[in-house]
Amino acid sequence: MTLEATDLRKTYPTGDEALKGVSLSIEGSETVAMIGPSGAGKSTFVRCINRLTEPTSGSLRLDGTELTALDADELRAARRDIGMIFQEYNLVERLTVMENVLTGRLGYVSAWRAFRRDFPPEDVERAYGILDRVGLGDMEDKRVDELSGGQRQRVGIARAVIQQPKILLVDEPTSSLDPETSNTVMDLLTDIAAEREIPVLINIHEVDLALDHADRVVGLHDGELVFEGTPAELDEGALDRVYRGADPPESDPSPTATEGSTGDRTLGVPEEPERSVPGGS
Ligand SMILES: Nc1ncnc2c1ncn2[C@@H]1O[C@H](COP(=O)(O)OP(=O)(O)OP(=O)(O)O)[C@@H](O)[C@H]1O
Repeated sequence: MTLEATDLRKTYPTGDEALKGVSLSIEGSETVAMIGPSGAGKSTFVRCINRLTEPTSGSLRLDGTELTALDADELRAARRDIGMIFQEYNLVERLTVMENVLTGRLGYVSAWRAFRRDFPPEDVERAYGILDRVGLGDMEDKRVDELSGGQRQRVGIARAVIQQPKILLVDEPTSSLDPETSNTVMDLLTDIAAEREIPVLINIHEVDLALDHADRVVGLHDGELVFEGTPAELDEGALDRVYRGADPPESDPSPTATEGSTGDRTLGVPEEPERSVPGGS
């Protein structure tokens, strides 16, 4: 499986240039963490892939299929191949864990069956297996509004996995979770990518989590890809490019020249504050 973005651009009707020609390829069963300050374009990039946001120009190919050229029916079919996991889980609160997971199969059943939430027995079997895999084996009948944040995110992961996607897109999966639960959720995502041999692209604010869990890190700044490499290659200079959009001054040894460059910023604490992800294009 390969996802290939070429010169992807998105300008919102407001004039905001969220993506300024991003080219990026993701393949195999690698976990790619996308980092960058608030407003860098991370969510826009992920949302363009399943066309929740329409790209302005450029190409997005999933296993050779040009996603930007699909009509509505083709897009519905292609979206089965793209599993999406959201920051705020996007679950139906009053439904049970099992019912939420089965909504991941809606793209595969007829409209009538979908309306009646009448899923084939093999889908239910599959759901039990996946719930076991994500550690919610005995929770299928619980209502989602009775679950903790970590448990909800596991339901979100199960719902994406039951789609049998070719790629997993994950938007800020840990922002509402404590550090320990965040680590567990990241482990689960990378394990699932390996087991299913699919790549996973994770937008993530916490640089430490990206360093600990990703095979590859890509950094966006102001709509441009300014870093691509292994976690080991993400040094102070690279972090400066990602979070400040500038290389640190190298030649001038005077103390003032480096002031405000890297400062005493610690990994995992981007300088921009969190803000909520806008709802649409
Ligand atoms: N629906 C929208 N309408 C207009 N502008 C938008 C919209 N969504 C995002 N933007 C703008 O596009 C740019 C990129 O936003 P995006 O949400 O993709 O960044 P991000 O890196 O995901 O940020 P965050 O980490 O805070 O979620 C920002 O300037 C933002 O204000």
